[in-house]
Amino acid sequence: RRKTGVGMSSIEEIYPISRADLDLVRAFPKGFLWGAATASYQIEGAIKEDGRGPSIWDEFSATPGKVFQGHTGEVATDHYHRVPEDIVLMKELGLSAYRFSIAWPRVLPQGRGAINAAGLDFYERLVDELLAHGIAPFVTLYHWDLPLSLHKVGGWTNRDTAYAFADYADIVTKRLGDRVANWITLNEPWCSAYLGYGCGIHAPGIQDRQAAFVAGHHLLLAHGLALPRMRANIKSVAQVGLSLNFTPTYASDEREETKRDTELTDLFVNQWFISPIAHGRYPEGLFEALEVTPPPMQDGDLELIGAPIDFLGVNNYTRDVIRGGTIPARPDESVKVGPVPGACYTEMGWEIHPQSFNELLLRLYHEYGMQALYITENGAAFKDTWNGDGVVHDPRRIAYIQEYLQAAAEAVEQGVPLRGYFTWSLLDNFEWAEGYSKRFGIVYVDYQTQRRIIKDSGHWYKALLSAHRDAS
Ligand SMILES: OC[C@H]1NNC[C@@H](O)[C@@H]1O
Repeated sequence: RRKTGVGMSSIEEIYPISRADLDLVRAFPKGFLWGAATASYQIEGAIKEDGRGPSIWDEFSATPGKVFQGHTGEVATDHYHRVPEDIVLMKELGLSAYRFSIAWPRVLPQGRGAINAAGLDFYERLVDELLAHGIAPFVTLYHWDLPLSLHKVGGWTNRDTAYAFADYADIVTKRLGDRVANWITLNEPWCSAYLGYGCGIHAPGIQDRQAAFVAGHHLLLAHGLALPRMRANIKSVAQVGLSLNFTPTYASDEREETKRDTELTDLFVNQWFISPIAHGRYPEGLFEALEVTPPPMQDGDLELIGAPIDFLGVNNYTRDVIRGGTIPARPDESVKVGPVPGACYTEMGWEIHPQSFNELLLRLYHEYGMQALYITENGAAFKDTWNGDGVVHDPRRIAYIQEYLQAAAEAVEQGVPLRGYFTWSLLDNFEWAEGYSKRFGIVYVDYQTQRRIIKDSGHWYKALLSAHRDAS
């Protein structure tokens, strides 16, 4: 028995992993990065502090009816005031990397122009504290909190916003490029474009499919314009990529119309962004299938967008099974089948299906030629309860991560160049339109007191990471 900080722990608490877990971690190479991910608006709070300007999520979440029970990111997990303790928590978990996002409106309150020194200083302290604890920062520049002032002049439907983003990326990498070696331009531009401008369930809440494709193009352009600006400011060994979300689509039966519906949905859900990034062109048939006209482009846009990235961040949680026969008017109306007999689901209603994760990783490597992949988000929401003492039992989250890591391990054995895994999320946090009703953390947050309680999954993850270090 090894003494622990809080009196004697049971041996199970010190080694809560199985023989199968030990075999699992051996599949990942030495140097494989193990982390956890968060995003500024979901954890920071302090939305009016130290010169931060408003973002589209400040306005959207304050709009009645948009977010579960009117929850907002005003306080969130109060991370803005708790960085030192949260980094101690990351160290306690044994993370070798931490993925977080920088709030554009903290750095440039108006989106462009005057720099808010306090905002840059906050992120500089965060990065320095991570480095001091031997944790590699993975910095996302845009995780949805667009400065409101840019939205007032069209937001992502305005081509100028792409140029404003490149300027923002330049400013941040000028300040942190000497210390941060891992950069992500955008998180899930599909969500920013379609959920924000197409169906409107996310900020800025616009329901206009054509606008979604215009916004999508300007998000891709922002990524392309930022790449050379960032590379000029970061070290030669540093790497730049972006994180795309994928939901593999499967036909619910073998009928031709079902296969066709499934292919169209795949085009819309999975190929829209990776195709311009990997192949420098939009996927064939996408605009026709969605009944939109191609977004306005200028010569050179697609070359900028398709410029090489050093890695692809992969965000995956689930799959969709598509019902056929009701040929959808459009793939964004395709009918998803559920519940699938014998399947298990998370609190988000997402099917737990590790096999589709494995197949996705193989596809990204073979079909899109990605030479380096990081899982920048994977995790699950379950009904976690805390009884006021030091434990939160979340066996289903442990099982979920085990199964998805098993699928990732198989992909590594099949030759996929997977370099790291970030579970979503470090902390329970603001889950966008679901507010705080959905808990994804390996650490529980009691929002009444802001107390952090490491869940069983956090203790398990810590032991897994320790076993990987020992095995490497
Ligand atoms: O829904 C879980 C996560 N998905 N990707 C983007 C994150 O901001 C979400 O919290």
